[in-house]
Amino acid sequence: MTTDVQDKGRHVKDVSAEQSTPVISLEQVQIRLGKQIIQENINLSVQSGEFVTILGPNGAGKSTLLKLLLGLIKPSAGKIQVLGKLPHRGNTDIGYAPQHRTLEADLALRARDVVGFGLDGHRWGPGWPNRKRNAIIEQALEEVDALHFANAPVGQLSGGEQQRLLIAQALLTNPRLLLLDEPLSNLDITRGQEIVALVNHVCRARNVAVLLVAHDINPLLNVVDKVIYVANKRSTIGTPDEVITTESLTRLYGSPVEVVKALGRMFVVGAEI
Ligand SMILES: Nc1ncnc2c1ncn2[C@@H]1O[C@H](COP(=O)(O)OP(=O)(O)OP(=O)(O)O)[C@@H](O)[C@H]1O
Repeated sequence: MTTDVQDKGRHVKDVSAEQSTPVISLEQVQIRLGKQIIQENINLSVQSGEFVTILGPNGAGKSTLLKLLLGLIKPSAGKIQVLGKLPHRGNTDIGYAPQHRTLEADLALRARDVVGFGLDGHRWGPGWPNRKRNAIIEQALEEVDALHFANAPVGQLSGGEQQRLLIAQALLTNPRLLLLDEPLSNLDITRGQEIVALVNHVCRARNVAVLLVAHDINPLLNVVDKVIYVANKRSTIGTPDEVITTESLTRLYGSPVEVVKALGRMFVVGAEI
């Protein structure tokens, strides 16, 4: 059973009794959309506090995998559990930041208002005491280092600043699983590294499991515990050293792929990534 406790002023969940239940467990899962099989034989397990990145070419099914965990689509075969239960819509144990395009420059909403949308429909949503609601929003803004631009019009913020707000929004319900869909896209190397460091800090400090969809392993190589690589309707999971190898990716793609290391970076050659 989960109980809520106060820890140094931060509202956290006592999850000690649940540590042994995987946050995510998929066995022989198949995903079919319309007549098309998107993924099959997905087998994976993710534990509390693990930082996992999902990689793979365009259209491989990375976002679809997140939608499956959110209960937005159902598997066509296999067993799936999120925190020991079947996935279901509106699960407040999951924080989700969808794929994001830069907001319109003339959007006049304040940054803190956008973060507050994360509470709508939840316990501290509209109709609940403003003081409690504001305190939760303030705490999330502080956690992502966004207090200094909290009152700025959101459309005028940089891509990295907007991304911080989406992460703050996803943290409001104190989730045990955080799903981030391409938070590094459109960011330069420095801003991307800042977001990776932020997500890594959130993951470790909160012991929340994180699934982060990305296109490049390099900014994540030294921080993630595991990689889920999706390609050719199939997927594989393991540490970066196990997954990002010529042998492993050639097996997954079913055609020759080479992992090249140069200038301290890794490149997958021979596959569209
Ligand atoms: N509702 C749907 N009906 C049928 N096919 C769909 C539907 N939604 C997505 N697809 C297909 O599922 C596949 C996987 O899409 P998905 O968005 O999950 O890929 P992705 O790996 O996240 O891609 P990207 O890196 O480009 O964002 C694509 O071929 C897409 O066209």
